[in-house]
Amino acid sequence: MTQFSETSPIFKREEVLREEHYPDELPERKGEMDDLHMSLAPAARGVGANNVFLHGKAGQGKTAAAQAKLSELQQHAEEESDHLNLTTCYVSCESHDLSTSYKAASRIYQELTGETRPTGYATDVVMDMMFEAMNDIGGTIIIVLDEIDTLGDDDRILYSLPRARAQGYVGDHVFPSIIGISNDLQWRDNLSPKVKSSLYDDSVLFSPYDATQLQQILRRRAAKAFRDTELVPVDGAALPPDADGDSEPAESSTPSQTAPDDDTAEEQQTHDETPVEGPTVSEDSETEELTDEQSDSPLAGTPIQVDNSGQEYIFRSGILTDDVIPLIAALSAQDTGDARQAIKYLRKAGELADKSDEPMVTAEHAREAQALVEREAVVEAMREMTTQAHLALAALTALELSGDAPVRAKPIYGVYKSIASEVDADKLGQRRFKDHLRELDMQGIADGEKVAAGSIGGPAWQYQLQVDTEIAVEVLKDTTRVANINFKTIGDDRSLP
Ligand SMILES: Nc1ncnc2c1ncn2[C@@H]1O[C@H](COP(=O)(O)OP(=O)(O)OP(=O)(O)O)[C@@H](O)[C@H]1O
Repeated sequence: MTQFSETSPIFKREEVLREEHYPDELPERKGEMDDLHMSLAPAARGVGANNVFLHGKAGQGKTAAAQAKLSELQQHAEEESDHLNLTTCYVSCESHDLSTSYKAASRIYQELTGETRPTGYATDVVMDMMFEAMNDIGGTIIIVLDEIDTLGDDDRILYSLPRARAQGYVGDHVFPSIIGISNDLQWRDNLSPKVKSSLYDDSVLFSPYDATQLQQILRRRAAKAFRDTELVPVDGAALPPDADGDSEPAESSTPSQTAPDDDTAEEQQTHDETPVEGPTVSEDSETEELTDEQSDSPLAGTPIQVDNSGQEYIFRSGILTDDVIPLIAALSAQDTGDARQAIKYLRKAGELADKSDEPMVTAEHAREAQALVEREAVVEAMREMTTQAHLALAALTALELSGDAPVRAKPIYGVYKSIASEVDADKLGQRRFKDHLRELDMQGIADGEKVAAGSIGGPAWQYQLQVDTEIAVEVLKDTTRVANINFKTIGDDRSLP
């Protein structure tokens, strides 16, 4: 008998909390979706879509909006139009090391033809192969280039693709266009004028979600993901007096303290798959039926929307305590308003409750989840740092281990130089080294504090690690350059001024 189980008392469909789950409806992005619609609408009229640039910070639904609008256009092409011949192709410029026009063009070729990615050719040849593939396919071809800024200065593909018809790279029967997606506004501003003018017919800004929007997003997800959790149509239910748009959850919700048994679990899974008459209550157009017992349950919270139909729903859960979603939404809104991050907190909170065999997901789990996710992000950031940043981190870590932190930049620099000598790395000047310390501070790995300087005048900075020393050592031991350093000895050996 193993510890594994096919079901969880907490989750009904945890996959909807995973990053790869993209919803069909994004009511919080109605304005942006309408703008995107305007850019793609010419395709339905047979003249090709406009090129469009979607920008905004991470996790704002840019990719989700592009995917949802393109699948709507695809549906129009298949079911309603007798002339729209549509091909769409999604390429993330960040993945697969696609940081050059060459690689992006070869990936587009691969996506369009189903052949293997061409390698070993000149860039011109691969571009020609890509355009030839477009000529073979014909019709409207919309290419989504996500994380487009990772192409950096290599703007060749961005210049050629939008001008393919004008330049005769493709025939008159082909209408190629690009949806470019980026988190980096500065990159767009730095593009050469010729690329800017050819690439961006239209642009759509996705501003950060606020706490209310994040609550709505989380409730739609939670209703799919967790057991004994649902969205109940406002019209079909008796609302408590406090369900009036106030964002405070109602006290009246008395979730059941017991997790569903296996029979209930099975029943819920079957009922998930059974479409019924009535309004859609899920974000991805599946339908759910409310049992009498569920409909009688007390309801709490602000009415929310699941699509743009205007129908409102009330969230009810016997698994999440009332404060979980408002707390996660507030935490994420205070940070960057990132929906991906908020959904991740919710998933982790559920996993923590599951792991400790607790019947409810509570605010405590949510806070613990946030700490865990943040820690993972910092570890990830530490792993991806440059060698010089690793050396700066190693120096500060050694001083933490010897009990000397918080410590001024100068002694850290001294330890850095001895580590750099030991691993035979270039030694930066003090000024550039300090840039790395500031970088560690900005990434939340170190904590820099301004302190009054001695007799020489002017304020000075002192630093200490903000992450656990053991975690820093663990990450540094995994980096080839400093893997064999004995931090303890380095910290002990040097004498501080
Ligand atoms: N309005 C929304 N409703 C439901 N889910 C959303 C919404 N906005 C974003 N999400 C979800 O949040 C996650 C991140 O969204 P998405 O990838 O579209 O963001 P992005 O702006 O493209 O971010 P990045 O630039 O970092 O790729 C996805 O899982 C997506 O399904």
